[in-house]
Amino acid sequence: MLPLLTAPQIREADAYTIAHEPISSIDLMERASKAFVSWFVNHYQDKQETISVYCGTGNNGGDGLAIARLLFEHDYINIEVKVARYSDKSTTDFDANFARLKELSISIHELDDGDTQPAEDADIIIDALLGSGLNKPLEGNFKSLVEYLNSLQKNVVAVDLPTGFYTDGELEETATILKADLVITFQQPKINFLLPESAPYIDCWEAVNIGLDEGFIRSLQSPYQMVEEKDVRAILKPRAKFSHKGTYGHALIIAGQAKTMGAALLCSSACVYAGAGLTTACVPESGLTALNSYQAEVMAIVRNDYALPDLELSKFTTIAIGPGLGTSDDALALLQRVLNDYGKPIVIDADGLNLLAANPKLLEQLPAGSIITPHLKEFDRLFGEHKNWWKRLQTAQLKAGELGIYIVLKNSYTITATPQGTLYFNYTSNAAMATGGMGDVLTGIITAMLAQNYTPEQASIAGVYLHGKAGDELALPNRLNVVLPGQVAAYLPATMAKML
Ligand SMILES: NC(=O)C1=CN([C@@H]2O[C@H](COP(=O)(O)OP(=O)(O)OC[C@H]3O[C@@H](n4cnc5c(N)ncnc54)[C@H](O)[C@@H]3O)[C@@H](O)[C@H]2O)[C@@H](O)CC1
Ligand SMILES: Nc1ncnc2c1ncn2[C@@H]1O[C@H](COP(=O)(O)OP(=O)(O)O)[C@@H](O)[C@H]1O
Ligand SMILES: [K+]
Repeated sequence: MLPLLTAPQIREADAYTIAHEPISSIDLMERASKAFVSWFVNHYQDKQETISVYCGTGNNGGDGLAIARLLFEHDYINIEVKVARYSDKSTTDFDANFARLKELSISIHELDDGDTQPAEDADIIIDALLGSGLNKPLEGNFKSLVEYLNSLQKNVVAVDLPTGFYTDGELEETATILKADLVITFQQPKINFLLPESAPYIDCWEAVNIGLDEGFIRSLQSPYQMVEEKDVRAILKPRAKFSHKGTYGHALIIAGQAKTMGAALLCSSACVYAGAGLTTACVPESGLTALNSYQAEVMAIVRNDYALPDLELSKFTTIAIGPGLGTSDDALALLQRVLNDYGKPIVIDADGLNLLAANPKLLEQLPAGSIITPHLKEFDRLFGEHKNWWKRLQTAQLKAGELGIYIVLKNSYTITATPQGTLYFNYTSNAAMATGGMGDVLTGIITAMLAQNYTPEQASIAGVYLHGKAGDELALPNRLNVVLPGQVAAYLPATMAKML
């Protein structure tokens, strides 16, 4: 896991590295600036382009000055530096880099109080005004300057963070923030890059290693963790030679109604492909032929009027309920029966979640360690409207703890909140996967993982990762615009094999 750091923790990691590597802070700044420039020169190869580097007078500005010098040394000849000297304060490393820059023939233009609309004809703007030191929303000179720069609609490359953007915490909708085409950020992505509210300000980001102390970063107790491939490799166990179908559990999937049988088919198919030993789907009679022809491996329990046949729920290793189920009284009765009679962790998705939202008392009856997989709307139906994703994250953390469950909050970076208060961010998956039924496949995968005796935490982390990874392996190399949920399900065995 890669701990994602808050702004104060980033400062701690900087300070620790400076003290223990040891390295002077100006040399760390130089290393960061070099990392920025290495990335930049590979992607902006036209050395004639005019570049305007906007610098504040803190360490982000210090980086900007060093970057301007290093680009000049790389033969970028049309560089101008604009220093926003809106206060008398400047950091020591800014001052040192300012002195170094003055020795070169780079034009430096100072912006004083009120000077917020400088003439600008550069092709590229490098934003080194403010970085992780931001401690209040932009106002006054900085606000006017950023509004002006936004109005120019130039190609903006931000150093570490776009000016006005918070590393963590709430991004107010009304805040003034510089819009960046690209952010080259130091060491690791900032937590807010992974939330949808960053979309208006950040087109694309790239994290460059600046050699902060990894051991120290990993020792910080951050509740925000990025799941890495090696974590999933450590979870997945190869299938044993003398195993049989009984080794890999028996999943029951209660899903589907006449209009939405596809959800039941996709979910149970994904459960089969993700390795459950046996999968039984509980579907209405009208869906039986479809089930048998879509996925012959899935067994069926036919239900009439939503009454579960008289069978032992306890014989199933796990149960998923919800995809395409509908929200009728009969569907509610089915959910209630599962909650009353089955004590082991279950997976609830889609209409199962809508039923919980309409009957919130049922939330308290969820077996400990159960997994719910809401998308944004289902989440807000369950736990109330949220103004932004930062707030949604805090609620997910709180509710997972209160209810003793795992909340898989689906998103382009899906977040799993655990009962212990950790928030696991997943980076696999892509926009080609934004098609109806994709969530049903995820539910099938997580259910299969539970059936195979992975813990709910392992099932959520690995299930979400594999779902996205299969989608990436299908869509990205083939440049597919869309991948279908059924394709993702069928591709899972190949993706999983590569992870063992
Ligand atoms: N040794 C280090 O700590 C390193 C720092 N680095 C750079 O340093 C940056 C952080 O530098 P600083 O902590 O100096 O902070 P910034 O350069 O982000 O900001 C400078 C100062 O501006 C003031 N400020 C904050 N919010 C403001 C607002 N809304 N309006 C006006 N002024 C405001 C604060 O007093 C702040 O300290 C990082 O983003 C990164 O670019 C890198 O050089 C890597 C090493
Ligand atoms: N733009 C995207 N980028 C990455 N992943 C996506 C994107 N759009 C959808 N997904 C993934 O696809 C799934 C969609 O789930 P959901 O909205 O429940 O679909 P459905 O209800 O139609 O089955 C989630 O796992 C989500 O993470
Ligand atoms: K910046």
